Amino acid sequence: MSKTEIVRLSVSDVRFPTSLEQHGSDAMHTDPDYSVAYVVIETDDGLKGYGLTFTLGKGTEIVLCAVEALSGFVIGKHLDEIVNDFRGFYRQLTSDGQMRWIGPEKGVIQLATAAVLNAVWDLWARSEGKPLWKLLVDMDPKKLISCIDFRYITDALTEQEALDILLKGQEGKRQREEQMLEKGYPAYTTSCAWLGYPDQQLKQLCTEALSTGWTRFKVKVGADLQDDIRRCRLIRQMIGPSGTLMIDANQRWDVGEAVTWVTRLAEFRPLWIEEPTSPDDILGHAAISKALAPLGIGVATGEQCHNRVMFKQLLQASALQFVQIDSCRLGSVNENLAVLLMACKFQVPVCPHAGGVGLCELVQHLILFDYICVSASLDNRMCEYVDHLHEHFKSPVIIRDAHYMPPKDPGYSTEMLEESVRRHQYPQGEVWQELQSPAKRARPSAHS
Ligand SMILES: C[C@H](O)[C@@H](O)CC(=O)C(=O)O
Ligand SMILES: [Mg+2]
Repeated sequence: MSKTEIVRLSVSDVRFPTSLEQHGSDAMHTDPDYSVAYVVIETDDGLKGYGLTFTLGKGTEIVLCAVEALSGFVIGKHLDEIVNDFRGFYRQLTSDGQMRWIGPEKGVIQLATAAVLNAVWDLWARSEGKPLWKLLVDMDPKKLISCIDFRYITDALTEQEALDILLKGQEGKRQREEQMLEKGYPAYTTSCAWLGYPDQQLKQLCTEALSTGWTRFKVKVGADLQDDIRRCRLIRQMIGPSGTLMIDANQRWDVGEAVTWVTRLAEFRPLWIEEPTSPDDILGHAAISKALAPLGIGVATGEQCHNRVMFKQLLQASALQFVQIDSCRLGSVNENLAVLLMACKFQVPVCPHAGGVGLCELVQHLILFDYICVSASLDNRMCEYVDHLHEHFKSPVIIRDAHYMPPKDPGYSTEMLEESVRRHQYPQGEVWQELQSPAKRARPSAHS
C-alpha cells in the first residue's frame, strides 16, 4: 500500500422521490424519500473512496453537518496510518472528548461516522485492488481484530474469544468462498409488499417475484389489523405453505400490543416479527420473544440498533432471534465485525437489513464475509433484497436465482454514478427543481 494522504472530503445530500409511489412505506414511515449523505474522499495520488449513510429525506442536511464536523479527523491522514491502527482511528472519531457529547455512538453523529468510515474502507479495498468482502476474507485474523473497538463489550466477547472464532473460521474457508462464487448468498425480498401498495400491486409483484425464483417474502404490517390479516393471507396463498414469510412492524406497537397483534397473525406462520416495538427497548423485545416463542415466531431487529452495545444487550437478554446488522447505521465495517462475532458466540443467525439506497450494495460484502469466515452456516440465514435504485450505482448488486452473487469490482460497491448524484442533489438537482415547479407542486408532499 502506498503512503497516500487523504487531502479532500466532500459530502452531498442526494435524495430520490420514492414517496411519490409509496416505495419503502411502512407503518411508521409512510412517505420515505430514500436518500443518502454521500461522502467522497480523495488522496494526494488521485485515489478516491466513496461512502454513504442512508436516510429518509428530511434531515439529511443535518447528517451532512455531522460529516463535515468529522472531516478534520480524516483530512491529512495517511491511509496506512489509519489501517495500521484502525481501532485507534475509530476511537478518534467516536470518542473525541468534545464531539462524543452529541452521541456517543448513536444518532446523527453515528450515521456520519458510518458514512465517513465506509468511504475509508472503500478506499482501503480499492487500494488493494479487491472487493471489500475479499479484503476481509484474506485478512489475517489478528489484523481483523485490530480494527474492532472492544470497549463496552468485553463482558460478552473478549478479544481472545473473537480471535478464536476467526481462527476456527479459517477451516474450510476456501470451499465456502468457492461455494459463494458459484451459488451466491441466499436472499429474501421486501419489494412486493410495502404498506402503501394496493393489493393488486402486491399480487402482481409477488407473481413476478415467484416466477424469477424468489421463495422468501417480507410483508409490512402494523397499521391496521384487518388489512394485515388480508394481506398476509393473500401472500401466504400465493407463496404456498413452503414459502417463507416475514412480517415487519417498524416499531409501531407497545409491548403487550405487539404480542396480541402478532398472535392474530400467527396462522400465516411468519418466521419473524421485525421491529415490533421501540428499538431501544431491550427488555420489551425480550418479553415479546418469550411470549411468541411457543408460536414459533422469532423477533428480528437491528436496522435502527445504533451500536454494538445495544446488540450486546439484545443478545445477552435473549431479546432477538435474528440479528439484523446494517452497513450504514452501525459504525461501518469496524462495528459490524464486532456484532457478527458476538452473534456467532451467542449462536444467533444474522440476516442483514438492506434496501434503501445502496444498503444491498454494501451489506452483501459483510454477510459474505460472515459466512466464509465467521458463522460458516446458512441455517435460517438470508440477506434482505429490495429492488430499488440499484441503477444509480457503478457496481450494482447482481442477483441470480434469489441469491447475491459476490461483487468482483474493487471497493465496497459504494460509488454512485456522477450523473445520478448531480440530478438528485437536494434541493438544487434537476429532479428536485422539476418537482418544485408550480405544475408539480400540487402533489401531497413531505418536502418543505
Ligand atoms: C422506511 C424503510 O423503507 C423501512 O420500511 C425499511 C425496512 O424496515 C426494511 O427493509 O426492513
Ligand atoms: Mg425493517
